[in-house]
Amino acid sequence: MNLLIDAEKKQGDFLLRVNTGVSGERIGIFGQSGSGKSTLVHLISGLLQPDRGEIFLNDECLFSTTKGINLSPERRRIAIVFQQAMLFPHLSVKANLLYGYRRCRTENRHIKPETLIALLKLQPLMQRGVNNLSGGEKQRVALGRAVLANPRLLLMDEPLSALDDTLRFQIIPYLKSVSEEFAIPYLFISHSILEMQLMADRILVLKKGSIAETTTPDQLARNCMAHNPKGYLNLLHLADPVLHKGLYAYPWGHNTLLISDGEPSGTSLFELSSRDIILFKQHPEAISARNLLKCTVSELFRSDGRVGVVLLSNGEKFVAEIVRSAAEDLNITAGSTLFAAIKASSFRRLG
Ligand SMILES: Nc1ncnc2c1ncn2[C@@H]1O[C@H](COP(=O)(O)OP(=O)(O)OP(=O)(O)O)[C@@H](O)[C@H]1O
Repeated sequence: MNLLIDAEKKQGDFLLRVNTGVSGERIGIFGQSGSGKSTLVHLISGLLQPDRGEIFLNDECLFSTTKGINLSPERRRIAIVFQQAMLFPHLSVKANLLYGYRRCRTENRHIKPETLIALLKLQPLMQRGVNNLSGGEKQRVALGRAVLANPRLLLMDEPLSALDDTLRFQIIPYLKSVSEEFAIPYLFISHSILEMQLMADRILVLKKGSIAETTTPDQLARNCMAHNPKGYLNLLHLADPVLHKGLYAYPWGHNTLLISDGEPSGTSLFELSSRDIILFKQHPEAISARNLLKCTVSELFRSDGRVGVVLLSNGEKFVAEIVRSAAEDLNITAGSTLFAAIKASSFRRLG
């Protein structure tokens, strides 16, 4: 997917001015509240008209003031999933799902309803009214309805913000799998760094109505480390554990991590805050933390007053965070050997 936007839109005192091109299948748009994310989504989808400029999707002009082009939202074939599911309350799940599909031109109907219904596990809900669904079920139906419109681009405007953490991490695999299975590129909008790490390959950072930078999820997490209450979030996809003295022993490359967080359930994705890792210059004796990893420092980075220490342990990479004076006192440089202590309770299960 190639998207080119050179457009301006004034809303009250707020001016969105964007001139950027982005290519890829999983693009994130990250910005604080009021930075203009939704305005940008509305311009791309055609729900709002720029005051001036042009928008191209895969070389097709969607909007141009100079050429006098303004394709309607239907003709753009861009679907949106919003923060609130916004289903038709008087229609069943089935009728909601098929709404976009029936309006889609026959030659564009590449995605079969039964395939999508199976993928999103919606079969048991089909005859239900949408008012009787949980928040997560509603969002799955909204996603299904958007995808069955057979869009060439999916816009997800904070689709997880209204859900609690448990539901959020249940929905993410669905968002990713529909995009992969049906080869639909997406723009994923959020102010959550964790969601950017989980959903995007490339990120446009919006600040006060303009694109401040184009970056990667890792770089974004590094830049925000000092200001994020959880620091840099290490994400660990771990294979099945075995029980070991009341804890779960998860293989992590050639390491083993002892984790106390609950029974495994299918996939195991954990977050580990950079602030929950304590570094030692020498092997410590008799410590209570259940994990002690011998590491090599691969690089250091700065994030305001904090230092991120990128560590390699048996080929696995993670980031620990220390204050600048600690980096100086311990004389930590690239190539140093360190020991990282992590409590078994510091890992938070995400899915
Ligand atoms: N119709 C409008 N009239 C006046 N100002 C508006 C209008 N719509 C949006 N704005 C202003 O434009 C700015 C950007 O709004 P927008 O909804 O795009 O931000 P956002 O980044 O999506 O925020 P959030 O994360 O809170 O949803 C805000 O300051 C908002 O108050």
